[in-house]
Amino acid sequence: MEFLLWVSYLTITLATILLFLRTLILRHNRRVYNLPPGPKPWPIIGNLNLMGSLPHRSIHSLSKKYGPLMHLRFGSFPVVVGSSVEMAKFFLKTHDVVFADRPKTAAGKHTTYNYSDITWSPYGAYWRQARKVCLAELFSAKRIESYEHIRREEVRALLRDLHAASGRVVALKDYLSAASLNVISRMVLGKKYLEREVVHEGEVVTTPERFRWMIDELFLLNGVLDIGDSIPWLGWLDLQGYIRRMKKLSKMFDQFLEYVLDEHENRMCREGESFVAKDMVDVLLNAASDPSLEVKFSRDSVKAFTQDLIAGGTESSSATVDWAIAELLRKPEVFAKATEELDRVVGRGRWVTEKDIPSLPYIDAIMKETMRMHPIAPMLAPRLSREDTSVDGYDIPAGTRVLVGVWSIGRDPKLWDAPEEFMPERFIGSKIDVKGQDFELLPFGSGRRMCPGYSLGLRVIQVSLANLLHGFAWRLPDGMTKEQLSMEEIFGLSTPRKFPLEVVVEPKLPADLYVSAC
Ligand code: HEM
Repeated sequence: MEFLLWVSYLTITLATILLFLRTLILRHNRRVYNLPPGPKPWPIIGNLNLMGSLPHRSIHSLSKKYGPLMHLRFGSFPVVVGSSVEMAKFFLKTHDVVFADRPKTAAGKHTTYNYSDITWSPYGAYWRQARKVCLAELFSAKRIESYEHIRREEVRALLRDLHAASGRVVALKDYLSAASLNVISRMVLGKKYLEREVVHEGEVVTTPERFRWMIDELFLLNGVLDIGDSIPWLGWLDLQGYIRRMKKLSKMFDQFLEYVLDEHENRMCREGESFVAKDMVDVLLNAASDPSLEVKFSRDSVKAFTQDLIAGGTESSSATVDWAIAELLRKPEVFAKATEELDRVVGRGRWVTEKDIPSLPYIDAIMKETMRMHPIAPMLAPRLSREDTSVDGYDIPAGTRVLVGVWSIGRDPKLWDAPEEFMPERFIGSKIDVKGQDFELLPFGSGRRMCPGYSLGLRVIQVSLANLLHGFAWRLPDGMTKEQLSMEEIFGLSTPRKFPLEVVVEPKLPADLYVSAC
């Protein structure tokens, strides 16, 4: 007995000495980094205590104190934030390839088939190929052009629905979200799922309510700050219940996507040689069966890409248009200028088409100004450094999470006169564009991981915004002044208005235009 006790003591002592020596050796071998300045982190939580419900605003205030390159800790993970044009260029252009990875999050794991989509997949051959197929096949100018009739029909349907509600108070976002979800469903899935129940072999695959719920839940869960993403050893407890919800959602999505893929494959088989890809799922299935691809796409890849396209294309454009109308309701003089341009270029006898857009610089300026003040992803999607780098004498070790504060850049008084003022005129005659080349304005990001759907997103925003301004006179509900209109946002996968924008519209064009067939 005594001998056993003695052996236990000896084992514990030896283990402690070994652990101590290992720590010493690791500490000795570890490079001493000169990290960028930042607030002192707390044990376990790091600087999470400094993040309010709007992390981009919290980070903006901190970077005013610590500068445009700041070091933070989110739980046990190092985070670096760049919030100047120079830093954005450093991360997204000069060293883009070093920062082209994404951190592993619970949402990526549980809602995108274990990081099989484009947004969350790690930098490497799989992601490169997915992106290549995406850009060549889904977002080529020809493919986007071929879906013009879908955008036209759905924008007309939006205008018709708003016309039917004219004179009444409506929550604009409901109409905008339905329109962009219909556009993206038709382009990606081949049909709308917001209109009717889908039953397959006696089983309900989805209902309009369930489809809407699934999209909303996907957005919410991809935007939440799950504790396990910052403090991994607490992850298994799922204290916030997000993991449980992610698993439930991914099951429901999988059932739906399986049905969609089966339906598409059946058409492929039926049509054989004469099969022509009609929607993006067709294109993805074709790519998955291409034997010449270096990295094979599995069925899960196709489902993950499909889900990615639906998520990427839905909320971003409707939230941007919602913000634009809210800003215009506070600035009647901007409304008047937009109306003047539309009357002059388009005239009151017809709707605006995509071909008119290049002739509408003021509408374009309104869109840019909206994206400057209300970028949908105020710190882009997080990146992850793949190797040690340094900038301005500071080190950024491999494995650091990187955020680019495009919201802060959009409000930098060194770059913009009166940055808190909504002034589309600042873009008239300016060369600054939103396409990732001008680092003052980066609503779609830049570099290798820049949004691949940007040209599609721009078209949807421009044509719906122009027609909404062309077709209606807008006002706030009776008794509400423009000063009372809240401009608060919420933070998530996108950054929409906190309070729904309630408006009253009155038609401006001849009545037959609103009811005419699409
Ligand atoms: C107003 C419209 C849109 C905005 C503001 C927007 C914004 C963004 C931003 C900021 C990123 C992250 C870029 C980065 O990490 O640097 C992104 C990525 C992405 N977006 Fe968009 N987006 C829009 C429309 C779309 C559309 C229409 C689609 C597809 C149908 C789409 C699909 C994607 C995908 C797949 C990624 C991930 C790219 C990658 O990680 O390689 N987006 N988007």
